[in-house]
Amino acid sequence: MVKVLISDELSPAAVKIFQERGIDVTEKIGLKPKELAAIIGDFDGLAVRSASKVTADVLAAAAKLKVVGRAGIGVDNIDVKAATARGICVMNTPFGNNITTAEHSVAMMMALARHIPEANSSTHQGKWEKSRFVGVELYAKTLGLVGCGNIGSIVADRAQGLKMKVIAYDPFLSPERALDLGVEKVDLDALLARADFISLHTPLTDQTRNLIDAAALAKCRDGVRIINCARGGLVVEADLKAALDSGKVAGAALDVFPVEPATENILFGHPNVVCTPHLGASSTEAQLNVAIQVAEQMSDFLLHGAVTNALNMASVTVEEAPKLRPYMRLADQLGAFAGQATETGIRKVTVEYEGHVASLNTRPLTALILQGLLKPLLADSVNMVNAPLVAKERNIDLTEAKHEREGDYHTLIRLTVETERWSRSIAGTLFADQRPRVVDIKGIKIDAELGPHMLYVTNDDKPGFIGRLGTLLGDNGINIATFALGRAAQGGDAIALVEIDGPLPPEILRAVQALPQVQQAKALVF
Ligand SMILES: NC(=O)c1ccc[n+]([C@@H]2O[C@H](COP(=O)([O-])OP(=O)(O)OC[C@H]3O[C@@H](n4cnc5c(N)ncnc54)[C@H](O)[C@@H]3O)[C@@H](O)[C@H]2O)c1
Ligand SMILES: O=C(O)CC[C@@H](O)C(=O)O
Repeated sequence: MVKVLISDELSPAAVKIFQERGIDVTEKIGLKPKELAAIIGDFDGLAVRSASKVTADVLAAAAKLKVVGRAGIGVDNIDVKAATARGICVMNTPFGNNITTAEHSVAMMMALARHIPEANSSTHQGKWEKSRFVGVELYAKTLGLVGCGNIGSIVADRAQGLKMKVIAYDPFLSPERALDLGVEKVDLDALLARADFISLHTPLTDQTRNLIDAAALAKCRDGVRIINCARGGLVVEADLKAALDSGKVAGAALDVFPVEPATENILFGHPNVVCTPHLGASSTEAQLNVAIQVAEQMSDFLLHGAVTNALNMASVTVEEAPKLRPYMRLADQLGAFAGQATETGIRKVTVEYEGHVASLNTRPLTALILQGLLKPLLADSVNMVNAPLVAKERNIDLTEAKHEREGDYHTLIRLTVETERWSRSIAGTLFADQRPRVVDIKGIKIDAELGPHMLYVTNDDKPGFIGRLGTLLGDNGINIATFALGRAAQGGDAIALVEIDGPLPPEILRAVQALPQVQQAKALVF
């Protein structure tokens, strides 16, 4: 039975979805990485929010794990690189909580503008400090968005409703999209110089870490207010504190902190700082959305091979998965054939898709081909998730080509592998029964179905070879299931693909290799 562990607080809707699909669910909340590592080996899937730390050590202990699902957006609590290297798919739910987080950012901006938290606390204490809490209007003020993706663009829309002027710094925001959103695209220095309020909406990356430091704050308008509902590491807190103390920054609203849970922080207790405990995504609606999405995505992946919102793998929709399945078998076989037939370093891989298959989503097929190709070298450490990365790390140049027009076959995948010594190709098709057939090896036509154990022979096309090979196998008790032949030209190079009923003992393989006319013989396993 497929088993999933939920290690952070998730709406019960997630458990219900897993169970309805026949998946066994265990909930264990609040585990430290060591505790998670101790139990993860038993699970096929892990569902988390932001509290669980899915470290390289946790992943190293996850022998069966196929997928980590993040109910939310940021995956900085998951070592995606380590997951990719181990072939574990990492998926998130990028749209489930964006409205809620955008609304929280706007709420924080209003709280700052009108001192609401402090005024609330003072009023509860029976003070009536009207003159202490004089605020500022948002109307006609400039809001600077750093990052204008899903959340930033919703904040822009809400701020425009409040009649604010919105400017945005986002190197990946196209001028057309900026126009659509009604925001002015600016560079970072212009944003810092012009904004009355700055709201951060980027992921935490090497480029965005410490983006708001002393130098950036010095470029801001006096009395700027800063809102961070993205990630703690975007702001250098010590520099922010100094700017708050000097009055350069009039106020800061922070939902996120470099260390979470944040039980102590240099900004806690500052009169001009509003804090919430990473509540950006915490609404009933958002938590229901992300829990449902993550449970559906993980179930579809574990049960049907569908891939949605993966950060380290090509997407495959539930509709695509059944169409791709027979091609996946073919891709796997072509890659495995070429991988087992290749003995020297691979330099270049070309995959051509022709006819029907060219109209499909071929990225997963290419990943499977690479997996099959690299498996003889790397065994179980390579799979569909990490194969493209592993190939890249090994400087294997990959080219994909698609030709929707049909050639000799209704549908065809051709794989060409170039090594330091030679270039070889193998092509396969699907017949009407949807079973894969190899139809071309090294330019020689053949019609072969690959079984679990195959003998692949390259020989000179001379009389007597087939009889000798049959006799050798028969005399050694090896039953032939199918026998496919092809040749380049009469008397030229020929190939034989023989399906046998079990593994070929090494001494028999040596005897085949010693037959006259045999150029090369290999035992292949599929
Ligand atoms: N507080 C919360 O509970 C909460 C909830 C959801 C998301 N988040 C955080 O908010 C972030 C943004 O979420 P989103 O859904 O809008 O993501 P998104 O990917 O849709 O948008 C991020 C934007 O940042 C831009 N960007 C990337 N690098 C940049 C850089 N160096 N400078 C400027 N812009 C840059 C990207 O081009 C993109 O448009 C997430 O990464 C997550 O960390 C926090
Ligand atoms: O799960 C949460 O509460 C926070 C989620 C948020 O940080 C996100 O990146 O989606």
